[in-house]
Amino acid sequence: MGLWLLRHKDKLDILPYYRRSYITNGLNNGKYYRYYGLPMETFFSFLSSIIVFQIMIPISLYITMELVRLGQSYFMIEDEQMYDQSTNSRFQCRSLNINEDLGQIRYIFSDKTGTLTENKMEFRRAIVYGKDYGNSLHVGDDPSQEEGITGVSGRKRWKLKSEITVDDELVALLHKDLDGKERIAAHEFFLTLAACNTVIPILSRSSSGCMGVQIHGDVEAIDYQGESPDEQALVTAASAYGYTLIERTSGHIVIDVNGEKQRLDVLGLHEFDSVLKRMSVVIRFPNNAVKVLVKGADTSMFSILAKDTEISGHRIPVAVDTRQATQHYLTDYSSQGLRTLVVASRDLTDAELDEWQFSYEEASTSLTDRTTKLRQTAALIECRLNLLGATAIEDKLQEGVPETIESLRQAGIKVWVLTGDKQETAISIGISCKLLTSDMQQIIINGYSEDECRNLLADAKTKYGVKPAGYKNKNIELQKDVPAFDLAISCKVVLCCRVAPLQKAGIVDLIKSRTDDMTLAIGRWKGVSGYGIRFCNGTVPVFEKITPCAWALELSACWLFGFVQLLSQCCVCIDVVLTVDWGSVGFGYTQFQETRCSDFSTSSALTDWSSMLYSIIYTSVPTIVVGILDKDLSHRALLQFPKLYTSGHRHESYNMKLFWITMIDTMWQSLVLFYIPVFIYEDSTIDIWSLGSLWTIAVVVLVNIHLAMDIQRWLLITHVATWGSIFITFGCIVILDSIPIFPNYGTIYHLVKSPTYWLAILLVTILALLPRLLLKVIHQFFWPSDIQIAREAEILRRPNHLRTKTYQGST
Ligand SMILES: Nc1ncnc2c1ncn2[C@@H]1O[C@H](COP(=O)(O)OP(=O)(O)OP(=O)(O)O)[C@@H](O)[C@H]1O
Ligand SMILES: [Mg+2]
Repeated sequence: MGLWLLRHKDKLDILPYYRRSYITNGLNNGKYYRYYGLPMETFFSFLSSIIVFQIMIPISLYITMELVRLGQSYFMIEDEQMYDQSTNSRFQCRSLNINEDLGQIRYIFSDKTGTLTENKMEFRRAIVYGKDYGNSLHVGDDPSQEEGITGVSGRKRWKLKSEITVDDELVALLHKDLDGKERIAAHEFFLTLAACNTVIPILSRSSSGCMGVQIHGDVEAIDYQGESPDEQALVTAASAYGYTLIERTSGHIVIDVNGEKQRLDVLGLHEFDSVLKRMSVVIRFPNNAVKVLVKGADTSMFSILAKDTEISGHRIPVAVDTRQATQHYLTDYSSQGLRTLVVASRDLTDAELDEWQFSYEEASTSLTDRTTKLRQTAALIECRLNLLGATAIEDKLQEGVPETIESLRQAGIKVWVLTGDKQETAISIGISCKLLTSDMQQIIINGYSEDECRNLLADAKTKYGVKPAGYKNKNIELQKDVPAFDLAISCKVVLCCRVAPLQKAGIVDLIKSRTDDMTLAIGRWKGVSGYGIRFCNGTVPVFEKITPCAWALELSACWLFGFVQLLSQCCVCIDVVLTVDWGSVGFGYTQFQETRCSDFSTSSALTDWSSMLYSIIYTSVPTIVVGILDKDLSHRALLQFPKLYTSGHRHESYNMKLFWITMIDTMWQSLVLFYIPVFIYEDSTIDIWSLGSLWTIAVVVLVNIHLAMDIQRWLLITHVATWGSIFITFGCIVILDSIPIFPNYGTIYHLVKSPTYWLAILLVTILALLPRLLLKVIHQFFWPSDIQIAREAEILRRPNHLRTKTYQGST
């Protein structure tokens, strides 16, 4: 860089204004000599301007926009250490990058319970010994009501936290003497509901019995706490029917049966197993009888029910009508979207108990393969059970879910629901949340073995003429389960029922491994690492039930809604980035032209101050303001037309074609910007600094009008930033030209006096922006984009909307 070459003047003739500038400034004493930098020198100066304008400014702007947007967004997404209480360990929840990832998501895998539904279980029906009992008498928790406290207990009343409804007939049955099959079944049914769970009762003095004075008899409030909301609902229901769980330790439980406290020894508990889909507890009663009480999914329970029963030493087949009636009600209620559970029990003989106890102790203390050993132990007693009945619980659909599912579908996102629940329940919920619609062709694959499923899938594929999908991994095409997969991918919606958490993870992994599409899984799924989103609308999410490496995602009631809203923000600002790019490319290119035409001289018409102020004030302020405040469309419109998101998938706002068109346009604009002043001042005697000052003001006018052409929402601050930056630039030029020590001293005062200066700016602006304006008008007229149509619809609707309001107001 320290190398300089001295050349003769002859080459300078190509740019007379340069020569004159040197003469005017007296730099070369009228001699036609000047210094030329080596190309390397020029290259570095050009490179530095490119780095500053092309990289630094867009990056800083991008970061600013990101920060502002993150601050406003509905989700807080972060890399975070989560704490898992159940395993007493920490795990990492990976963050999700909203810009890059969320806009690209093509698949959402969702849990049913707690994601589509509220996860607030309400006990609806009890099917006891084949007979269905519903709701008639309402028992709530209003302390002012006598009935508000479970009224079935004789001496003691328990105030429950949640509302419950009980059936008179069933209550009457429970008050009969413990005699007859139906009565005994009802007794054991509620005992099982109260005992076979992991719910912990928390007792506290009720407000109606405050200050230690027992106003309404002996009233205490109970709050049932536990992992499973289903179990909480069941225990609460049992209490409403007079079977109140009031104490639980690892060794015993205390149940208040119609006012009579019964202490039962818990010999062992097989916790709920999501693979077996059932759980059991072994109880020793005060009369020394030992029973196993079991509850679980119908599919897992019916297969372990007794086929015959022993009466007076003879084995007699079990009457099938109770079972058939129960099954009938189960299908009926699950088709209504209720979550059903089957309840059964059995007396254990001493020999069975001994065998089980031995195995249980060994399995519980085993350090290896504990789960399998416990499963084998459970199988010893979870067999030949007597059916007691079933329960049906309602888990209401979350508000806004149908609309959101519809929006996501229109946005081109495939929603798959993976649930552990029964097929009928899942289909019913699927229909009520509009995941499944009447215009869809339903394919039900319901097989009991791998081969059966594979055959059913292959048949369906042939029947519906599904074409093979292109996989990212070509080896996959050779695998035998490909027909099934092809089918799943071609479906609009996939609903998987009775899947265990690990299988859910497997389904997600399958899609991830076979397509390039970005996926998002929502729910508490064990065994998969992945993205986590945390909802932060003021509520503190509860993460304690999430297992390590789970898809850690806690959702509030309107997560899907929030998600769509978040997506809507992804469309904004692309234009702005393009404009910034333009500004930097344009200015950089003008500098490059200038450097090139001056035969790679290191002298510049633009002062260091102009270059610096250009990036800091002249153009970045309006772009940042517009970037933050301007919106393509209102949230309302984006929510109304979720199809607009597919423009993001198609990269409508920023693609290669658009990039090159913008680049060509940029070239054109910078050529106009550079040559128009040069031609206009061809034969004049103005110096290089005057030309530089003209370029500076012209480029700022250009960038701002260019930006203004894309602004959709004009606010006062947008006006101030856009037009204000032109005035500020002018003001800065005036100030810089008033400082005597600068070489450009006084130039602007001469320039503004001549109309040529103003005409030059006008001409540059018109000529530079004309192609862009024409292209924009033609494109918008003949090939309007979805976003533009929605925007126009929104503008057109506004007066109508106001009219409708007035009309409504007057009626
Ligand atoms: N605590 C429990 N005791 C006995 N059986 C249970 C218990 N919890 C669930 N089940 C049975 O096991 C099935 C599977 O449970 P799982 O938690 O995997 O799925 P889910 O809660 O029904 O649905 P989702 O996958 O949407 O959460 C349930 O449908 C139910 O029949
Ligand atoms: Mg569940």
